[in-house]
Amino acid sequence: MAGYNLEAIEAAPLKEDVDIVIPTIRSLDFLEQWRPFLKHYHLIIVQDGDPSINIRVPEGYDYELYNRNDINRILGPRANCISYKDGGCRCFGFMVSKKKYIYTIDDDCFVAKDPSGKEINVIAQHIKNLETPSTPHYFNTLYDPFRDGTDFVRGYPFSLREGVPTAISHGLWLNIPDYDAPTQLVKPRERNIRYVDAVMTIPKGVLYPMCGMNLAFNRELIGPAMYFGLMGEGQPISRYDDMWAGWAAKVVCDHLGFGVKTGLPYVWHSKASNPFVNLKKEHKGLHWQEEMVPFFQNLRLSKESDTAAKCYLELSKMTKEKLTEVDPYFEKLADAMVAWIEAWEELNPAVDGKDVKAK
Ligand SMILES: O=c1ccn([C@@H]2O[C@H](COP(=O)(O)OP(=O)(O)O[C@H]3O[C@@H](CO)[C@H](O)[C@H]3O)[C@@H](O)[C@H]2O)c(=O)[nH]1
Ligand SMILES: [Mn+2]
Repeated sequence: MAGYNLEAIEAAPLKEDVDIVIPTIRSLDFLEQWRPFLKHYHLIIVQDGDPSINIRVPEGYDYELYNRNDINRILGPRANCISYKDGGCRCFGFMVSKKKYIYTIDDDCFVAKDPSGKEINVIAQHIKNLETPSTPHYFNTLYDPFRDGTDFVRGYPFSLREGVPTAISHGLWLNIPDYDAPTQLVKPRERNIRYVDAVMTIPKGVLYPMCGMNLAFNRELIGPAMYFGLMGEGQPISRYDDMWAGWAAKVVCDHLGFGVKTGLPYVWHSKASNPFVNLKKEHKGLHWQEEMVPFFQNLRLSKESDTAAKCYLELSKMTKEKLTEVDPYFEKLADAMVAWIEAWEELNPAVDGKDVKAK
């Protein structure tokens, strides 16, 4: 175990409360390297592409694996809301989980090291982010005041120091950054080597590009809004799955009084997907994001929408009303958003306190 962070590994925080969701169209060999950190947790693997292919799960892991046939069987006609041939299929795993927290990771991500050379325990850091409050109403210039060795700075109103519950923890990536195809094309050799030791709350009213590569969230607070859209085969757009989920989930968090943190932990992203293929998949999204972002920036949810599921249904109506003029695709997406919520509610019948209401 030389080189491993034994203390953190032994901790395996909240192992009964966390599911790890992995979408894959490749192989799960990357899990070999993660074993010391992830072996204590339950995996939900969403196998994309040809369901007749048998994928090998490295030994020692406790897991459930779903392919397209399983998704069709479990969701019936609503299965159409789950993307095919796009990493967005991962949200099926969010729906079938019964745990409080989800950590989702791509199959080309590996354990990263901090500047001291210590291997980073991603789950421990995400759980720390999620279990401590966020501060979306006023920025703390020393970043997350709930980290060890820091606090609220002078001039921070005491009335705001309680913060709000954290719903989303967005981790980052060393090595291959999460660039769009045009940026990948002009900077093919760019690597992220900068480890920034900071976690911060994204302010209320500010949107961000959420990446699904290294992401954790509290599914009791925000699960129904973590829909990764309708992308991939048969759709005019791909690779905006996490963006759509991130914009929607952020406006829902802002409305319900939950927070979103970004920064730590890092993973090591090893494989650049092909920028020419990505350009083909993304090009409509590159245009549409100029309309989608203002749409999310300007919408106001009603006070009747006091749970993530209700907010999401209201959002589906707004999507149909406002974005269909951009492209008829958005009508299909809006219907898929409704199907997603119906399927979520069927698989996750509301019990008191589960469908968390706004404060
Ligand atoms: O058709 C597919 C394609 C991919 N997957 C699985 O999804 C993740 C991410 O795929 P990939 O590594 O190819 O994507 P990147 O360009 O590196 O990553 C970013 O693009 C996002 C948009 O989808 C993604 O979330 C980002 O992290 C891997 O596990 C693939 O196996 C798939 O299931 N189906
Ligand atoms: Mn990748």
